[in-house]
Amino acid sequence: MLALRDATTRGSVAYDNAELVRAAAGLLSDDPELLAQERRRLEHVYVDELADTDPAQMGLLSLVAGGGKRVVAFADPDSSTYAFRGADPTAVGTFTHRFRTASGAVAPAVNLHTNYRTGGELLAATGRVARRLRGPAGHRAQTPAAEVTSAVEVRTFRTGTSESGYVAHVLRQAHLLDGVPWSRMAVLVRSTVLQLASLQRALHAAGVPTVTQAEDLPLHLQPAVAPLLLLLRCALEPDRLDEEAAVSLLHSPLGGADPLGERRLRQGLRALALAGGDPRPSGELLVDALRDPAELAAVERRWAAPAKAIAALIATAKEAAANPGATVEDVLWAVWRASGLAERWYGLTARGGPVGDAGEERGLQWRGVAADRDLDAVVALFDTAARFVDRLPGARTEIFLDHVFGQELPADSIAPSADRGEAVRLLTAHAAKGLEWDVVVVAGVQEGIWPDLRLRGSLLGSERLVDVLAGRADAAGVAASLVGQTSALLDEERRLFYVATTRARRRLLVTAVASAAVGGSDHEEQPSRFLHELMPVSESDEDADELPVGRLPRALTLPALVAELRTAVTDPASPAERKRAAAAELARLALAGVPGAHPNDWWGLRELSDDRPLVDEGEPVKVTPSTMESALRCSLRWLLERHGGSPPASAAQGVGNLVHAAAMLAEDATVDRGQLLEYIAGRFDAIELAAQWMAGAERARAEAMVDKLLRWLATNPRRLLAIEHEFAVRLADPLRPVDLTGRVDRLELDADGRLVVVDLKTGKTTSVTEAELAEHPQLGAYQAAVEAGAFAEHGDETGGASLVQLGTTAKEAKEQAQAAVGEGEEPGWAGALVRRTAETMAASTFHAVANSRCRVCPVRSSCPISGKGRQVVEP
Ligand SMILES: Nc1ncnc2c1ncn2[C@@H]1O[C@H](COP(=O)(O)OP(=O)(O)OP(=O)(O)O)[C@@H](O)[C@H]1O
Repeated sequence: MLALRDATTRGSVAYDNAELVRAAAGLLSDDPELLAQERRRLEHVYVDELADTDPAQMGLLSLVAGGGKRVVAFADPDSSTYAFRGADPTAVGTFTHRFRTASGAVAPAVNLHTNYRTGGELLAATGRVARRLRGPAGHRAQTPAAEVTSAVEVRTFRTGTSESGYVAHVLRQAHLLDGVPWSRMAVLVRSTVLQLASLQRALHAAGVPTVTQAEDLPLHLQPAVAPLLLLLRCALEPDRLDEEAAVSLLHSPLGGADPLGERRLRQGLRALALAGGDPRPSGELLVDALRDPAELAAVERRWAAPAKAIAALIATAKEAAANPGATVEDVLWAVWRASGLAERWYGLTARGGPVGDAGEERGLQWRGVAADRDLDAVVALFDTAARFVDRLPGARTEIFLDHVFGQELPADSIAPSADRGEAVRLLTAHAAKGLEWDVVVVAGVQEGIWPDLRLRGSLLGSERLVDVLAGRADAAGVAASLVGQTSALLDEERRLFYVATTRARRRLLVTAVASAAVGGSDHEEQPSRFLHELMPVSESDEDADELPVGRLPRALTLPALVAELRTAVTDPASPAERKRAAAAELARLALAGVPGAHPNDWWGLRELSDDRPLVDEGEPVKVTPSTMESALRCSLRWLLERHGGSPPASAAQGVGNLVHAAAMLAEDATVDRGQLLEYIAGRFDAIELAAQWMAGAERARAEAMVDKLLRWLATNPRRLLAIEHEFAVRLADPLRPVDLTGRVDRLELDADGRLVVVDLKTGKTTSVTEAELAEHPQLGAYQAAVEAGAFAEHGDETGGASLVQLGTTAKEAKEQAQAAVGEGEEPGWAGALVRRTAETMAASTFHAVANSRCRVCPVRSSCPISGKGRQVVEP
C-alpha cells in the first residue's frame, strides 16, 4: 500500500502490476530501515505458482526474503500461463541457486510425484499433453495416491449446437445419475469473447444452471459495463458510431429497445426520409438520428423513445467531457446518473438474496441476483476509472477507453468471490487456475482458437523485455525472433490447455466441432491438435488421426423418456420383449404420477367424453350468412374457431371497418364527399395499424374506397331501403329448424320491386370468380333470408344479391351480382345450402378438410391432418 501511495504521489506513470511491484522494491531499497523492518517481520515466506512470477516479483522477493531466509516456493513449470503478463517460467530452474540456504549452499528441490487430485486414466492423458512441452521433465512422473476411477472423453461434433447439447447432457447425467452437485462441475473455454455467451445460453436452455462470475470476465465484456463504455466511445469519437454500435446501444439497458421496436424505428425513419426524397438505408438514418435526434420527433413516440434516450446520453457525455478539467470519472458519472439505471437496479436487488425453492418468486430473485451482479460490475468500472485518474491525472477519457478495451483478462481482484449458489461454473481456462472440480468440460477446443497463435503483447511489452534480459531476443534476426515467439506461444497455449485438463478430479470431457467446408464456403472448423495429444497412441496407423465423433443421446428429461417409452410400446416394428419392458417402465412412471405415462393421458386412446350432436334434435340451429362459407369449407375449423380457437376480436377498428362505418352515411351519390372524408380523418388515429409509417398509405386507401363507393352509388340503379339492417328469421323445419340471423350492409329495391342485398367488401383479395359467385354461400343465405321474410316490411321477393368490391387495386368498384334464386334451374338451392350448413354445424362429427386456407388456419395445432396437430389422433 505504501508503494502504491508513493508511486502515485510521486507522479509516476506506473500502471501495470509489474510496475507497482517495482515501485515497492524501489521504496524498500531506498530505505534500509524500512527494508530491515520488513525482513524482521517476515519469518517464513511461501510462494505459490512460482512459474507465473515475473522478474520484478522475483526482485522484490530477493529483497524481503533473500539471504538464507526460510522461503518455500511451489511450482509446476508445465502450468505457467502468464508469459504475456511478463511471467518468466525459467525462474523455477534458477530459484534454488538464487535463494540459497543460510550456509550459501544451493537450496534443496523436491519433486512431488503423488497426485491426490485424480486417478490413473486422467493422469495418463494429461501426461501425454505435458510430454510435448519443452523444459524440465523430472517432475512429470505422477502416480495417483489411491485407486480412484477417473475417465477422459474426447468428442467432436458436426455443429456447435450438438456440441453444447452433448455438454449439457453429460452435465445432467453426472448430476442426475451420479449425484454430483452442480457446483462441483465446470465448463472451461479459451475465449470469453467467442465462446462464453453462446455456451451459457445453450446450457441454460437444456436446464443446466450455470454461473459466470463477474470477476471471470474482463471489465469491458461485462454486460452491464459494455454499453456504458460503448456509449462513451461513440460520444467522444463520433466515427465509432456506426450501425452496429447504434443497434447495440439501442438494445442495451440504456436504450431498452426490443427487435420489434428497432424495426418500427427503422421503418419510421425510412418513411420520413423517403418522403423527403432521401433514399439512404435505415442503418445510416439510425446513426444520424442518434447524433441529431431532431428527426425522431416525427416518429411515433413509443418507437422513438429508446433512440431519444441514447441520443440524450451521448449529448450528456459530450457535454461532461467538454468541461475543462473533466476526468473520465466525471464523464462516466454524468452518463450513469442520466441513465437512471441505478434506481432501477437497486429496486431489483431488494428482491435478490439467496434463491429459494418457491417457483414463482424464483424469477424475481434471479433478476435481483443479476441486478446485483450488474451493479457490482459498474462499481468495478468506477473503481478502475478512479485508479486511472489517480495514476494519470489529466489523461483523456479516450486513453482510458483504450486501456479498458485492451484488457483480455479480468483485472486482478482481491475481493473474495461471493457464493453464487448451486450452479455449474462457466469460465476461462485462465480463471480456472488453481481450482478443481469433479467433472470438468473443456469445450470449443478449435484449431485457431486454442492454440491461439496470434502474436500479442502486453501494454508495456514487458514480455519482450524479459526475452531481452534472458538473452532470448535475437537482435540480428527479426524473423528468427518471430519463429521463436510463435513456438513460445504454442508452448504457452499448450500449457494453458494442460492447466484446463488438470482441473478435473473424476471426469474430463474435451469437445470440439469438426465441420467440413460446405459448398463454396471455406468456413471449415477443425478440432485443435491438442485433442489428438490427449488420445492414447493408437495401435494401428489407420485411425491414428481419427477423433471419436460424439452423438447426441436422448435428452435426460422425463418427457423425453416418456416419449421414447411410448414410441417403443406403440411401434409395430419393435420386438415383443422391448415392448413389454417399455410398458413395465411406463407403468412404474404412471404409478409415480408422471404426466403422459398412463395410457389414459394418450389422446388417441381416450374414449369420447360425449358423442351427442352439438345441437339436440328439434332445437334450432343458429346460422349467420358470414360464417357459412367457413363452416362448409372445413367444419372442424369452424367448430374450433367458434369455441375459443380464434383470437379475441380486437377492439381497435381496422381500415375496412372504418370504411364500412363511413358507408353508413352514404345513402346515395348525393352525400357530401367532404363529410365522409372528415369522418374518416376524425377516426383514423384510433385505428391499430401494423406500423405508423403505413398511416399515409392506409389513409389514402380508405379515401380511395370512399371515392369508389360514391362513384358506384352514382351508377347504381336501385333505390336504398335500409343501411346496416339487422335481421333474424326462422326457416321452419320439424327436425332441424334454422335461425338465420345477421346484418346486411345495404338493402335495396330494384326496378321490378324486388329486394336486393348488397354486401360491401373492403379487403384487397375478396373478389370471387364467376363460378364461385353463382353459389356464393353468404349471398345465397341473404336471398334465403329475404324469401323467408326477414325483411317482410319491404317485401319477400328476392332480386339477387351483390358483392361490391371496394378494396381491390382496381380503379373502380366492382359489383359482383348473384342472380335471383328463383331465376335459376334450381330455385331452392340457397335454402338448401343454409339447411346443409345447419346440419354441419349441429353435427356430432366435424371433419377436417384440406383446403387453400389451411396455411393460415389459426387452429392448425389441433388439426389431425396438419403435421402440427398429429398428437390429437396419434397416441
Ligand atoms: N496429502 C494429501 N492428502 C490428501 N489429499 C491431498 C493431499 N495433498 C493435496 N490433496 C488434495 O489434492 C488436490 C490437489 O491439491 P492442490 O490443489 O494443493 O494441488 P496443486 O498442485 O496446487 O494443484 P494445481 O497447482 O494444479 O492447481 C486437492 O483436492 C487437495 O485437497
